[in-house]
Amino acid sequence: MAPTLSEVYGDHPLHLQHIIPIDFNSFRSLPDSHVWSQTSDDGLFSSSSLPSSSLPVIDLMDPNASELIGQACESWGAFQLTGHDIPMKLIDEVDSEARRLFALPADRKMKALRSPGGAAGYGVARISPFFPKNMWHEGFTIMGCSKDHAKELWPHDYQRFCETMEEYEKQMKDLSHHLVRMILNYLNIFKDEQVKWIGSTMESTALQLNSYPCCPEPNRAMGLAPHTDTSLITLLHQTQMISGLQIHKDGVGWVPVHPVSGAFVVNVGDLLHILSNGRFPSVLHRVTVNQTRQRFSVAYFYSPPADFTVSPQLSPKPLSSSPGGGEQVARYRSVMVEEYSGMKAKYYQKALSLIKNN
Ligand SMILES: C=C1C[C@]23C[C@H]1CC[C@H]2[C@@]12CCC[C@@](C)(C(=O)O1)[C@H]2[C@@H]3C(=O)O
Ligand SMILES: O=C(O)CCC(=O)C(=O)O
Ligand SMILES: [Fe+2]
Repeated sequence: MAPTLSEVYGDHPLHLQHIIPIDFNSFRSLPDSHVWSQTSDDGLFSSSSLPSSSLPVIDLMDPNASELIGQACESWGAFQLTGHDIPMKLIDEVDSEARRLFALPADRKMKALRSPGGAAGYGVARISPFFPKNMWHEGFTIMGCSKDHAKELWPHDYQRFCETMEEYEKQMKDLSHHLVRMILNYLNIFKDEQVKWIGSTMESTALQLNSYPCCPEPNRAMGLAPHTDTSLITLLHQTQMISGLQIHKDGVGWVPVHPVSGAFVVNVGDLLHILSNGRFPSVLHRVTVNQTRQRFSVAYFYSPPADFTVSPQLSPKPLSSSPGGGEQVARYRSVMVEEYSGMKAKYYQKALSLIKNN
């Protein structure tokens, strides 16, 4: 049986200092461990103000949706998706369960702490060991069933949480299938053996609840440090219309992604970047925090099964009309999902360069 992704993370155990968040409520000023810049006005978070630079919003019902999605993946590595049929009621329930979780006292949340070799549970972001400073962020990762952790949080009332998250993951999976089919079609990948994993039930998925508490000095703190997702695609919901997410666009800089009601931010992850032979950028993104409003987000990571080998898709003939496309030489070697995830856990942003062909 193929290993699951959570087992992959077990090969890279972390120290507790890289798992346990601080008790954010107990700080009136920013502790030095969380200071990312020395002055409050040096533009740590300055973002592009060009009016033309905003992430495309695409309606899934648009007859041209496939083409628009492919183009957005190519030029931005991301887009906002509306017109999907995920019920708003379900999204609101997930949001309120996430709030219920993060509102628990710090000692209660600690009962669901991620184990050093585990991937699921409460803790700081997995990427924390790769940065010299800590992030103003706490997360709860769900891989498979969340029952054991939820029972620790709410011994007599965990079912509501588990059922809501399960239903949401089911719906996210269906939507991911739909999007991935459109995207692979755009890349001319439709040979049976290349797409047989879609809907195979062995896909690697994870749900990440993010909380960014109110921060005493938001200009000197970092919500989530710049990173790319390991996934094929990520479907992110920013709840309560609070901004914070920024994505990096070459030649433009950091672009804020203001929440659109009911929309998902869909972004290309490393695995799709590799599969597209670099044609789709794996978009670098980060999160800022604010002083008065705690922000929450919910990210669903979708990847092929752990034992699936991702091979860069070469174009059959040069496409002179598309600048990023048409490459006939593989920029990366083929890599198994499991192997790449392990490399990312160990080497973080260097992982991509390690599989680059010269
Ligand atoms: C399935 C995944 C994807 C993970 C690791 C594992 C569980 C949690 C995910 C995140 C969520 C927060 C950003 C990130 C960068 C992190 O630190 O943890 C993500 C990471 C990745 O995309 O690599
Ligand atoms: O909170 C956000 O807007 C982004 C979260 C994110 O990038 C992640 O969970 O990978
Ligand atoms: Fe992310």
